[in-house]
Amino acid sequence: MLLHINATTPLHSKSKFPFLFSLSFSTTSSSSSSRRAAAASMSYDKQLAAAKKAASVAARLCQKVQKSLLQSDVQSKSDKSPVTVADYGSQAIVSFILEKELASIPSLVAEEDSGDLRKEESRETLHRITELVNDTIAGDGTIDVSPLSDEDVLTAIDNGKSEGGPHGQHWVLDPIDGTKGFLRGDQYAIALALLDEGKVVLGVLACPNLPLTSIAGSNLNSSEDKAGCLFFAEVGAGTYMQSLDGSLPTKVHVSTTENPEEASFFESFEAAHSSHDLSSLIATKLGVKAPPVRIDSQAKYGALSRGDGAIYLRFPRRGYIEKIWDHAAGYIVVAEAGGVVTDAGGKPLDFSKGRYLDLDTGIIVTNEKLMPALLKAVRESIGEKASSL
Ligand SMILES: Nc1ncnc2c1ncn2[C@@H]1O[C@H](COP(=O)(O)OS(=O)(=O)O)[C@@H](OP(=O)(O)O)[C@H]1O
Ligand SMILES: [Mg+2]
Ligand SMILES: [Mg+2]
Ligand SMILES: [Mg+2]
Repeated sequence: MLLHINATTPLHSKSKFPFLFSLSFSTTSSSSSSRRAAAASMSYDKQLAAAKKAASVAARLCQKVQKSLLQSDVQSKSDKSPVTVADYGSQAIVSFILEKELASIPSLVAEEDSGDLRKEESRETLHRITELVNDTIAGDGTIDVSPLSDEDVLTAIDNGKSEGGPHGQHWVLDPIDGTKGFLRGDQYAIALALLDEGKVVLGVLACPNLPLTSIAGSNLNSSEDKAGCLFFAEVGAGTYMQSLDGSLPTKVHVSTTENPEEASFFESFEAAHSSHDLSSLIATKLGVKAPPVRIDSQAKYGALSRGDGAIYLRFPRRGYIEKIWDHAAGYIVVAEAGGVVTDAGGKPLDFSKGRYLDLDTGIIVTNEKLMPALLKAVRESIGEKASSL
């Protein structure tokens, strides 16, 4: 077993050894239960610092693109979903910064790949991405590297091909979650998490268009507060939020309300991503009075972690399979803030199965006190919908 001792204890560090050191160790033991026990007691401070830097720099690239989006910046993937130069640029930057900060090529499970960019007709698009990546890195001023070539950018993007799984450490990245929101000028997130032995052990959510103050009852898209938020969480250490331009972090907590009449709920902006009818039925059954708050991306998990709303409901159409990068960072941000994330049957999410989540019908999120009533309303509503078909 190797023992590393870091003589720093950052603000968010677990206070197991508050007097001086944060301890981390890596082990070559072959037993998976001893590896899991080691993972549970490890500190991930170094990885968290690298993840915060990677997501913040990627957010700057996305902000730049969102301000001056060109028609040619948007393409369609084979599943017809949109992808932009910012999705690719963000993935390249995160992959590159993790490699640089942690001095090893990351095992990365990420949404995008370079297949389309390697085609002859994408040559101009690839140049534009490389230029964006180099400009953003140079603008940061803290990353010491000579300009990347087109091939370096393709390689960085393709680091994201890892299959994840139950063993070892894997980064999980959605370089832009909510690309449709990004294209509308609305909410989106850069979502980065770390899996260790199949469990999410840290997560970072950069939400460039989310105000620092609560969005409860406000007109989200006309807010004057444009700093953007960075949420981060490490297992056992709570969830913090700071502004994307680097203010001091503050600890956040989910809403503690037990009264559904006081609880507002989040759902996808895009009706094609989640059944608004089913969530409306559930909310009515539960006694929720407020109308749904519809925002794109894992910004929903971030807003919920600081109590802007108390419930998140997500019911994709039948047959849709959820990807781990759409939930891993959001999951730990909410869980460390005291929330509970389960599938529609009440089972915890299992991130150890590879690139996909294997779950029952949908994903629901709330605090511990409201969860039993929410699960009952979900069960009854799904039953009613099924019997009316
Ligand atoms: N049909 C369908 N059903 C369910 N989910 C889907 C579907 N299609 C896409 N997606 C995924 O939804 C991601 C966007 O997150 P949200 O659904 O929370 O945001 S949104 O309000 O709908 O934009 C979005 O993430 P990005 O592709 O990263 O934007 C998709 O992974
Ligand atoms: Mg996508
Ligand atoms: Mg996504
Ligand atoms: Mg995405």
